[in-house]
Amino acid sequence: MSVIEVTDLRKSYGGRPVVDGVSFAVEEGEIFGILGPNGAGKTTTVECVGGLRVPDTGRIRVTGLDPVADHEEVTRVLGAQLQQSELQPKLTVREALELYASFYPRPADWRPLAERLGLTPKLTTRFAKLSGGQKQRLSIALALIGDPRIVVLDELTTGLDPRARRDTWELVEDVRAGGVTVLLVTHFMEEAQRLCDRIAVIDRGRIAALDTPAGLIRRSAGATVISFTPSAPLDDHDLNALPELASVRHKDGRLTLSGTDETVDAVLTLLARARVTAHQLRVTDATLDDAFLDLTETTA
Ligand SMILES: Nc1ncnc2c1ncn2[C@@H]1O[C@H](COP(=O)(O)OP(=O)(O)OP(=O)(O)O)[C@@H](O)[C@H]1O
Repeated sequence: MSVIEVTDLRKSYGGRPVVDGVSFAVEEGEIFGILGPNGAGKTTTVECVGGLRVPDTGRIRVTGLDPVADHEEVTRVLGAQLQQSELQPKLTVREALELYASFYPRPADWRPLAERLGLTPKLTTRFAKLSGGQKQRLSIALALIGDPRIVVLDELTTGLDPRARRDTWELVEDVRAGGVTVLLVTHFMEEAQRLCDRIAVIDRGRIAALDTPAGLIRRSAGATVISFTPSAPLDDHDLNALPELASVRHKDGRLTLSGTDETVDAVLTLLARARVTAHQLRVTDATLDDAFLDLTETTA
């Protein structure tokens, strides 16, 4: 069953479309990722889902409800941990939890929630004194305090150290194991690959691909990536004519091509024929990073 349905969502600022015909559906119980470069329109999309922004056109349903017309009901089923959610610096963790619980007619008991999020020892600590990881955990607790069916987490591990990031990932998996559907906005590939059942890759306001992490890797490019620094420039026409080629990238004199083993063989032949030496030649399997770059570069 779909708990979120977005159909042909569009939103412009000053005549510039930032969300340009986005459609997707999120199934109950899944962790659904929205992945994309800075400014791609991710936050605008999820804020429209949460009813915090009003779409220009398009249809959104959250458990069958319209986030704008039925805003109050939507806030009861959808909890949001949004970007840059700063609290009053002097508020203690306990006060923040009690305050947010008071916004809901049937809030979750904040004590077990604080316990599950490792916040019990911090209940009397003021917000300003919390570490980045503790602030993130508190913001997740506040998103869950209304006992929602769906939670929106936007860039939740930005600014965290690797350990805090891993702890937060486990927490998100726990939240899902508790039956909550998760809509996760991120630009971290590793995070998306580790957590998400499915990912919508958004680029310049459009969905460039929507699939499982493994599916994105399989379908975006070939499974093989070859990179090297050529001793002399290679002809673009020759490069683009390579068999099974999925993408070509030039950066700081280095060439990165994705394709299949056949592409790699053809690159080696091309180098020999052009009498060009390949410095620091590397052949690797594609990752979600490569898939992401391919997908976000080829969208018009
Ligand atoms: N209220 C607004 N007024 C004008 N432009 C806006 C407004 N909100 C967002 N934008 C612009 O819309 C574009 C998309 O922004 P959005 O925050 O949705 O992107 P994002 O994919 O979440 O990016 P990031 O990863 O940087 O947070 C950006 O270019 C941004 O500057």
